Amino acid sequence: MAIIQFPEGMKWGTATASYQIEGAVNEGGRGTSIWDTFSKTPGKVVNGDNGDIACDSYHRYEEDVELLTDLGVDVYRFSVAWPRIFPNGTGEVNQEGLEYYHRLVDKLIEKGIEPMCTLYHWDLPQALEDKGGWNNRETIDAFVQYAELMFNEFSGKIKSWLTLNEPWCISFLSNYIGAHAPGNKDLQLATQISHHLLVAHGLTVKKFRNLGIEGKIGFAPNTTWLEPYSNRQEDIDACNREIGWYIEWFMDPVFKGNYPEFMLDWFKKKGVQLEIKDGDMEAIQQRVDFLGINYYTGHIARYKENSGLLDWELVEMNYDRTDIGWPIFPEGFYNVLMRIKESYGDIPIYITENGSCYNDEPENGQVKDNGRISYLQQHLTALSRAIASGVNVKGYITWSLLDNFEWAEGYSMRFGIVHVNYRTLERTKKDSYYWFKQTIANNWFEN
Ligand SMILES: N=NNCCOCCOc1ccc(-c2cn(C[C@@H]3NC[C@@H](O)[C@H]3O)nn2)cc1
Repeated sequence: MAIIQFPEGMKWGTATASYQIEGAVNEGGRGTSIWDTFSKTPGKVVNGDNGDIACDSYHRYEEDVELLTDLGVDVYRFSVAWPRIFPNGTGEVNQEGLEYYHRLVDKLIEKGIEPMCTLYHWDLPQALEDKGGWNNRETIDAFVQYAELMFNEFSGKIKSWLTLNEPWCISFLSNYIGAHAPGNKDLQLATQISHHLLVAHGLTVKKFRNLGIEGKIGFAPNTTWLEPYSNRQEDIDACNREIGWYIEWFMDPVFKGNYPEFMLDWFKKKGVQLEIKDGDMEAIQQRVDFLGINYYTGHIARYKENSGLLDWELVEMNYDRTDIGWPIFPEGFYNVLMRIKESYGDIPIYITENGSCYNDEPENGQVKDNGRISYLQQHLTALSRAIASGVNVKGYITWSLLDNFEWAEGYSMRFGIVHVNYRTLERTKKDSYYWFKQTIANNWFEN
């Protein structure tokens, strides 16, 4: 057995997102989002699930904050539903929407919990999608306007901001692979959207600075790791293309002011013609105060000509998998963090999402989710290795506080440390909740 100790001052937290937990989609003046539309499109979401009720956190936020308080977290990462603030994306502001988030934030502050606000966690106002969504540069301006209103409204209350959650999912998963809203399958469109997202991020950071808002701002790319099956250069290059699609494609423009040439060349080979307007790259390269990193899983892979977008194939290594089928691959977490340190230096990092899917149900009021505890132990051990190797980690935020609407998987996949009965909306603390609570209290755990 080993004691895994974390640095003094390490911040601990949990994360959620508006469309996944709030429900109340037709209450409080909220406008329609692309996920309302997508989830009600037949065949898009398992069991035809949608976020109409979800965890009903719009009404039960005080109960959720009690769970956070008992857990002893330092920070709670939540997202704001843009359609609650601007029901049509721009124009008239919905005061009821602002009031809901004031209630939530005030309750967090009352309990001594730091609110970390994600401005965009995928619920784009449908009215903007109807005008081209993120492919329309006007959406960039609309996002900056929305962010400016939030900065001014919550200045002094919210001091940790994230512009975008997982821009790879917003652009490529949602507009090339097509698995998420709005469900396009067009590489040119997706790549251009990824650029507009980065411009929106940069202009929002610039607005944050110009307003002189107290606090820190960053963004939260999602990452993955592919370990080459062999030391053949073709295998190494293939794995670096997939890793680069998540990491360098989004982080090089922010930290270096340019897209990675090897990815640009690859996309050009695939017929992509990226339109970059004068000033875009300068806008993107605004200094961020911290980098959010989301990590779930990785794989072993090797080169395979004309296979998928990036010419690689998985090699089955029979790793244990979580209930959503993702390999348990903690070494990938360490490798991602080391890749980021080597590429971008000592930028302060918050792990803004790391967690696992286990669908254990309550038995006599207890949820024995040993798989999730083991996943947390393995990945927190990998995190401690990265910290020992000099990665500037400031905090760890697990996904998620609650079981919730897991996008295209609907309610079939559970990531929470708290179980939610979707019929009664009853919350039940899982064994992982109690394990995480003890780890937070100790700032260490025993492996
Ligand atoms: N790369 N090629 N893929 C080929 C085919 O993929 C099809 C499906 O792909 C993916 C990839 C990634 C995800 C995903 C989900 N979460 C969990 C959420 N994170 C934000 C928060 O809201 C959590 O709910 N993180 N990532 C889902 C599906």
